[in-house]
Amino acid sequence: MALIRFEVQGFRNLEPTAVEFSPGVNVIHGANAAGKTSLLEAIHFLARARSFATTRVPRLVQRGRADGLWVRGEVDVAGSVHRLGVGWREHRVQVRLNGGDVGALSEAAWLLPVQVINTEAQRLLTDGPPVRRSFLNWGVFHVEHRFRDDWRRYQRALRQRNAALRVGDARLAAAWEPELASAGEAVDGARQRFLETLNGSFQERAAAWLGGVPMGWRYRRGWSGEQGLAEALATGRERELQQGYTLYGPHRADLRLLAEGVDAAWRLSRGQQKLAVIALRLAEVDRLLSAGGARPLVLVDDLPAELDSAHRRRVLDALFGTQAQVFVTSIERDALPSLPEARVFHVEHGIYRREA
Ligand SMILES: Nc1ncnc2c1ncn2[C@@H]1O[C@H](COP(=O)(O)OP(=O)(O)OP(=O)(O)O)[C@@H](O)[C@H]1O
Repeated sequence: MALIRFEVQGFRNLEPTAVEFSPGVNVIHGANAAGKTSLLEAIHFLARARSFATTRVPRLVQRGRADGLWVRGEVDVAGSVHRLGVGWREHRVQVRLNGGDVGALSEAAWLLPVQVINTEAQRLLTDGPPVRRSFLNWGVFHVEHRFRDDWRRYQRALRQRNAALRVGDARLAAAWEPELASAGEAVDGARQRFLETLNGSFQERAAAWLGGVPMGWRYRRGWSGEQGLAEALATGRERELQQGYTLYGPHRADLRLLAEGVDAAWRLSRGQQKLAVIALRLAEVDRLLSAGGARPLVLVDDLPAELDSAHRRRVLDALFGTQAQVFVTSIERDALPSLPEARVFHVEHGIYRREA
C-alpha cells in the first residue's frame, strides 16, 4: 500500500498541483508559512476525512473559495490502484472511491492507515484519556477486523442505556446491559491483545532513546478489579441512575505511560515525552506491518523541534527503517540527513514541486 499520486484543490494555501510521491520516504522542505503542514494535513484529510490540526473542516477551505475543497489520491494496494477522493462540498464531507460515492469514510479507512508525529506529539501523554483511547482504537481497528463491529455495537448499546438512565428507567437500562457487556468485553479484549503485541518494539526503542529510564504502561480497562462488565454494570446501576450516564466500560478506559513507575507526563522532559510517544506510535506502525494489512503512512511534521541532533538522527533512522511510507517536513533541507532513496519536495507560497 502506498499513496502514489496526489492532488489538491482549494485546500488552505496549496496551489492545485499533482505530484507523485515515493512509496518510501518523502521529504518536504520550505520556509515558514510555505505550506508544509498544509500538505501533510491534506494527506491526512484524504486518509481520515479530518485534519490533525483543527476539528473544523471549513477552516481547511482556501480563503475566498466558495466551492469547497477536494483532495484526491491514487493508492497502490499490492499492484492494484484505488482512486480515493475526499472533499468538503455543500457543507458536508464527501468521499469517493474508484468513481463511486462512499457513505462513510470508514468504508475506505482501511486503505490509508495514517499516523502523525508533530510538535504536539507529547499531548498523547498530557491530554485526557480520549486521545489515548483513539490511539488504541486506531491500531486495533487496523489489525482486528471484528473490532469495528464490536465498537459500533458497543456505542449503540451505550447510547441506548444512557438514554434510559437519563429518564430514570432502570428496567430499560438493565435490558441493554447484556449487549453492552458482551460488546464491551470484546472491545476490551481486543485492546489488551493489541497492547501486548506493542510492548517489545516499544521497549526496544524507548531503551535506546531515553537513556535507560525504565518505561512501562498501565492500562485501565474502564471498570474495576476482577468483575466482569455485566456485573459492574448491574452493581453500578443505582449510582448511574443518579448520574444519568454509564460510568463503567471501555469508553472510560485509559492507557498511561509510566517512567520509573510514575506517570511519564510528570517524570520525563518534553523532549523525552516526545521520544516516548514516537516510540509508542512506531510500535503501532510495526504492529500493523507485521499484521500484513495495509501499510501505514507516517506524517512527521517539524521533527527538529525539541530534539537534539543525535536523537533526531535516531528517530529518523527508526522511521526510515520501518516499511511505512514516510513524509517528513523540515524548514531546512539540511536539518535532515540526506537519503539517496528519498524523494524531495520543495514548497514555496503553497506551490509544491519535486526537486530534481
Ligand atoms: N484556509 C486557508 N486559506 C488560505 N491560506 C491559509 C488557510 N489556512 C492557513 N493558510 C495559510 O497557509 C500558510 C501555510 O501554512 P502552513 O502551516 O502549511 O505553513 P508551514 O510551511 O508548515 O510553516 P511553518 O514552518 O511556519 O510551520 C500560512 O500562511 C497560513 O496562514
